[in-house]
Amino acid sequence: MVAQQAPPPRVLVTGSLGQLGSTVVNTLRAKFGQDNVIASDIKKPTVQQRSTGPFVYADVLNYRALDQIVVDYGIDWVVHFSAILSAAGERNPALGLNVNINGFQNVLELAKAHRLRLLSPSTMGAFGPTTPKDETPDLTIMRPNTIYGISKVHMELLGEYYCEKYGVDFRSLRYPGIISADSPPGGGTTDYAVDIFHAALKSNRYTSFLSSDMRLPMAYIDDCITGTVQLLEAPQESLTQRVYNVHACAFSPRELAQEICRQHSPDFAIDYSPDFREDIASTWPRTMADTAARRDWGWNPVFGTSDIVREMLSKLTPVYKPSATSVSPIQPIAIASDGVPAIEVGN
Ligand SMILES: NC(=O)C1=CN([C@@H]2O[C@H](COP(=O)(O)OP(=O)(O)OC[C@H]3O[C@@H](n4cnc5c(N)ncnc54)[C@H](O)[C@@H]3O)[C@@H](O)[C@H]2O)C=CC1
Ligand SMILES: CC(=O)[C@H](N)C(=O)O
Repeated sequence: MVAQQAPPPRVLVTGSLGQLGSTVVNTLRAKFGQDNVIASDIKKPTVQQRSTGPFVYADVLNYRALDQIVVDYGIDWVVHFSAILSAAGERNPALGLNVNINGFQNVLELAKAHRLRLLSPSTMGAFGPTTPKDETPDLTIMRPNTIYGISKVHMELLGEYYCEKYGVDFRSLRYPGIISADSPPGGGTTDYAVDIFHAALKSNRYTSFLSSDMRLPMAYIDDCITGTVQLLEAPQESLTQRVYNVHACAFSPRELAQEICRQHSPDFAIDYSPDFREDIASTWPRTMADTAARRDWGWNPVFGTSDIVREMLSKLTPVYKPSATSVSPIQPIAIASDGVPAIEVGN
C-alpha cells in the first residue's frame, strides 16, 4: 500500500494587512499553496494584495462571520494577527480592549468549536515596570500598565486555560519590536525603528519620540516570520509551554542612528523629543531570555543590528531614490507628527 501524504493545512490569517501580516501570508502560501492560505482584514486590500490569493473581509469582533469563513474554507489553523498596538491602545483604550480581548476570545472560541490550531502572538509589552529588565525570563512578574500589555497577558492566560481545559492547540510567542520595510508599522512604541529609515532616505534627519538611550529588544521581519512558522508547525510533543519569549538583538535610538550614519550617510542627523511612548518603553525589558524557544522549536535569529540596517537601506533606497530601471513595490510612508495612526472607536 502507498502511504497517503497528509494534505496541507488550510490557514486563516486575521489582520493580514498590518505590518507583519502580508509577509506571513506570502511565506505560508509558498509552503502550503496559494489557495490554502486565506488572508483577511477589515481594511481594503490593494490590487497587488488581492492578486496573490484569497482575501476575505473578517472583523474579529463578529463571531458568526468568522465561523462562516472557517466552515466555507475548511480552515484548520488560524494565525491571529488582528490587534491594536501599544501606542494606539493608549490613545483609544476602548478600541484596544475590544479588539484585543473580545476579538481574541472570538477566535479562541472558534478554535475550540472547530478544533483549530491557533497561533496568536504576544509581545514584550506584556511585561511591566516591576518585571526584571535584563534577560527577562519566560515566567516572571507580569504587571503591565498599558491597555495593550494587559490585553496580551489576558490573551496568554486565556489561551493556556483553553489549552489545558478544552485541549485547544494554542501557541504564542512574545515578539520584540519588529522591523520591516514591507508595510508601515501600525501604531506601536517601537515604530521609530522603522520610521527612522524612511526619514533618513527622505530628508537625512529624524526626530525620535524615544530618548537616545532607550534600549529595547528588536528583530528583523525575516527572523520573526521564520520563528512564527517554526512554532506554528512544531509537533505538539516538542512544546513544553504555550507562550515563548523570543529575542534577537537590542539597540537604542542613538545606537541605531550611529549604524545608519556608518552605512548610509555620516551627515544623518537625529534629535530627540520623547513623548508618551517613552513612558511605555521605559516599562519594557532591555533583553529577553529565549532558551526555551531555541530548545523546543528551533528559534535561531540571524539578523543583528547592522544586518537589519543593511537590509532596510537596501530595500528602501529604491523607494526614495528610484533608478530608471527599477520600480519598488514598497510605498513611501508618511510619518504622522505623533506617529500614531488615528483610529476611531467602532473602526
Ligand atoms: N509589529 C510589531 O513590532 C509587533 C507585533 N506584535 C503582534 O503581532 C501581531 C501583528 O502585529 P502588526 O502586524 O504589527 O499589527 P498592525 O497594527 O500593523 O496590524 C493589525 C491589523 O489588525 C487589523 N484589525 C484591527 N481591528 C480589527 C478587527 N476588528 N477585525 C479584524 N482585523 C482588525 C488592522 O486593520 C491591521 O491591519 C499583533 O498581535 C501584535 O500585537 C507583537 C510584538 C511586536
Ligand atoms: C513591541 C510591540 O508589541 C509593538 N511593536 C509595539 O510597540 O506596540
